[in-house]
Amino acid sequence: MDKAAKTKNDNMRGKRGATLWRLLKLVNSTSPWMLITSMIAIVLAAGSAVTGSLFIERLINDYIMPLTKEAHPNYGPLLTAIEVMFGIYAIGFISNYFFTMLMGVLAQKVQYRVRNEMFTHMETLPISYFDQNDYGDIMSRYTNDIDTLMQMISQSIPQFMNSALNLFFVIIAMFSLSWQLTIFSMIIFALSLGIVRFLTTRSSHYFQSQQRELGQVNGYNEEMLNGLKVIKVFSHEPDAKANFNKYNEALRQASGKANTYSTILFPIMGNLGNLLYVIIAVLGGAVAIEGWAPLSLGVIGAFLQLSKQFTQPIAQISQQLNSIVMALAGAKRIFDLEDEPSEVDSGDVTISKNQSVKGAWHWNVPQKDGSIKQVTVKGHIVFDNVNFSYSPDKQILYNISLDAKPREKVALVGQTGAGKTTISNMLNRFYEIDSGTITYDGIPINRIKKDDLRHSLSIVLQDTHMFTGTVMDNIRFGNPEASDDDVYQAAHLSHADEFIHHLDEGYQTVIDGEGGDLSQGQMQLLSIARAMIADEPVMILDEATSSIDTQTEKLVQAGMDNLLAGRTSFVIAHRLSTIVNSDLIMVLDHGHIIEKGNHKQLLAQRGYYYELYTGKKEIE
Ligand SMILES: Nc1ncnc2c1ncn2[C@@H]1O[C@H](COP(=O)(O)OP(=O)(O)OP(=O)(O)O)[C@@H](O)[C@H]1O
Repeated sequence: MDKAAKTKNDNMRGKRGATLWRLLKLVNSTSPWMLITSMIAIVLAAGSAVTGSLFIERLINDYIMPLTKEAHPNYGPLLTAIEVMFGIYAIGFISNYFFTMLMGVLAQKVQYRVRNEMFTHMETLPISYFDQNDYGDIMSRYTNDIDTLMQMISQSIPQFMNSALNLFFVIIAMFSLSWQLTIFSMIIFALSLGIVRFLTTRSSHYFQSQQRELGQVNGYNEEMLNGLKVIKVFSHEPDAKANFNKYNEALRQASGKANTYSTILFPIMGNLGNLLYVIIAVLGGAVAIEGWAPLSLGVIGAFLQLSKQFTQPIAQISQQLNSIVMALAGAKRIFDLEDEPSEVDSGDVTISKNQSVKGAWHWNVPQKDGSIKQVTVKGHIVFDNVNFSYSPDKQILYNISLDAKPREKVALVGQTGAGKTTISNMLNRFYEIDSGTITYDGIPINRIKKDDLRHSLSIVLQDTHMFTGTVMDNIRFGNPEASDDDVYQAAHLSHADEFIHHLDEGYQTVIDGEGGDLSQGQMQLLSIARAMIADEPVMILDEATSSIDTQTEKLVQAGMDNLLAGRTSFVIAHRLSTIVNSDLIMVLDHGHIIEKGNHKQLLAQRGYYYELYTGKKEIE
């Protein structure tokens, strides 16, 4: 192995060690008593298995052998000894049951905790994290990674510890019986392990080439099937067949070799323990008979039992180690998510609302002398020379300046990808601007606590997401404090109540996360009602592009007009018909504001907006 590869391997091992350590701390802090009790049970289980085997020596030498020499054997002491042995194995059985059960419960507790922690932390992550990591990958941390973690805690780790302790105790016990036989057994075992390793390497080499050749055959087959017509047209069948035979022959040879090794390997692996057993029995017997070493029948009996216990844990340890390594990779992905830095928020200005008065919002601005000044929220938003890029290599917004006065309707117009949604992302601080300033009632928005800032902005998105629950719940989502009457009023103003009354159970109709049987237009009406009930001073409206019937469209439009009345609003327009009455229309092109003014002024300019409006240019 070269130096770089070795360093990489060492690093990986170091990281795995750190992950394992962190995981153990997590398990321990979840329930220390369960962990400690399980550890004690694991030691007891391993200890009693070995003690049971060691007891065979005394059973034979002290209880059975003397009986063979007596004319009238007294079986009493033997029965007592058997009871003791039974007791030892019973302790082993109970301990085994305990640690398996306790670790299973503990793993479930850890799983519950990790899921909660991950979700809670995920909620604090900036939107940019979700741009860089795809949903499938994040989801698999909640499913696959947590499952393997659970399996590792409930099975792999306790079994690994049990096997390792077993091995340790067995070796000590074997040495205590006969060091000569122990060393001999180890040599035989090491030799057979060497053979197995050799065969495994060879066989995995041939299995890999079998897979490779199989891939070639399948790939060739697929290519030929796709190009069947061309092959026939050019009469290339004989060539195709000859090539196929070549690949097929290579596959046959590789499979043959892989098969040869595997047929040798599996019986050897399966019978390694038996082999050692037979060799020890023959050799032990020979030593005892010839008197080369003081070996009693009891020692040979116990030793034989231990030799079986010796090979088993070794196979298990390597198996458990494999699953632990795999699960640690999953645990690392979970910890990586938990270690992602949360969105920073240094804002000190908060917002509050007088619930009993509609639209009565105010800022709480801390003053230098420590007092809090309350300022009424007006909804005056100013962008001054704002520049922004999602990634450093591609600027999206250039010198954006705009002044949205309280209660004005500002429309953002431009072709797809011009940067309209990005402007709204700046306002609610999903992303931080590169330079320039954005103020809200004269307060720089980075002084406002993010939650409060977002609380003061109502967003009606193109994507009208509903949550599983009743229609009532879905509207109330905009303001959990709202009374039923508030919900009815919001539904009435947004014109949603007409269709709600026609639903089987009215406001109590349950809809699922996808919106159930509701049409696109109905979902839009519900999301307008939701925004209405939130009663926030500033609205951002990402206008729907989906086609809805003209009747519903009129309702949606009327609902929107009611919603926007009396609030500052930003409308991301996809159809110009809906924004001609705006106070200010900003025309964007590739992140630049190229024109601004009201509808009349822009038409008079006869520029880009004029071309869009008159249909000389397409909006999308
Ligand atoms: N999360 C993101 N990460 C990187 N680039 C993005 C991201 N979101 C948008 N962009 C890019 O920023 C540019 C502006 O996108 P934006 O969504 O603001 O346009 P838009 O005018 O709202 O378009 P549309 O009318 O299609 O909604 C596009 O080039 C887009 O590819």
